[in-house]
Amino acid sequence: MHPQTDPAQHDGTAATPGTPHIVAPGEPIIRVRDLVVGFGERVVLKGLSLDVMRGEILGFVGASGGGKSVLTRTILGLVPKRSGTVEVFGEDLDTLSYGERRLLEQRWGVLFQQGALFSSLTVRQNIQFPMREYLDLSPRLMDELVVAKLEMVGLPADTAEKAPSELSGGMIKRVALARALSLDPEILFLDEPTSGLDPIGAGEFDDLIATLQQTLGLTVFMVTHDLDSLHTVCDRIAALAEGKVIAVGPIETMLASDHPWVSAYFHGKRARAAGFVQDGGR
Ligand SMILES: Nc1ncnc2c1ncn2[C@@H]1O[C@H](COP(=O)(O)OP(=O)(O)OP(=O)(O)O)[C@@H](O)[C@H]1O
Repeated sequence: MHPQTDPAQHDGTAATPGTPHIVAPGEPIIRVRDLVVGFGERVVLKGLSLDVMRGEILGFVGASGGGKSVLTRTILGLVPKRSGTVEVFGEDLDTLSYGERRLLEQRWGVLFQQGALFSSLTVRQNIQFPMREYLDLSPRLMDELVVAKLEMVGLPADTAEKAPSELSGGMIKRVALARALSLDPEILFLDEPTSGLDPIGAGEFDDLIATLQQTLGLTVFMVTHDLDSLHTVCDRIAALAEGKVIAVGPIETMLASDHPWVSAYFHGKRARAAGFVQDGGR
């Protein structure tokens, strides 16, 4: 049984070291409160709060340079915060020991915006990288897992022997996704996964994410500028402006929002071109 679904452990008690902490049903799997993050004089996140619920695909939008990647990196513990709290799986990363932290890291997968693969490694070595980092598996099992991960992302098994330089942009994204799935994560963090793909490739990638989310029961936190992705795969959307989440909810909430940035984004020219809203509507 998947650890998250074990009802016997939904007792609210703290997890013992080495035991995955279980988030009770209905509680957020990621919980951010009053988060302040800055660099020198520049404060990027100014008291941001956000919940991501288990099993949802949450799309995170906001102006370029607004702090979407900074939030992702702060949740992952890669950027220090000035104040506020971040809990993932009910655990505050700041309070964990090194060992507990490494156990937690195995429960999420990340596809960074510059989600580049290691160019000097083959596809196989890229996908096995997290396995080597965190697990102690036999080479044969790791090879079998590579084939399974490639199949999950719609790539043939012989892709494993290729170098990243031999792949198209869409294939690179898929291999990066396979690497993010390497440890069977519960949460996927995707930072602009469809950027750089043509509309058909982006649509196929969206479909893939939706399928994986459904079949694997993943929770997906996805930073995106892609209106089609927001429309087709996201259960909820959170919008960032002035360092805070200023609107959160399904697409209807965004379309009804009076916030100037949200309104401009979801009713602007690109939104109309994407068939999101009718010309003349609002
Ligand atoms: N390590 C850092 N040191 C200093 N400033 C940083 C650092 N990381 C991010 N920033 C700044 O924080 C701000 C937010 O950056 P971030 O990359 O989160 O924006 P974003 O919303 O993801 O933008 P985009 O949509 O263009 O990717 C930017 O002004 C950026 O220059």
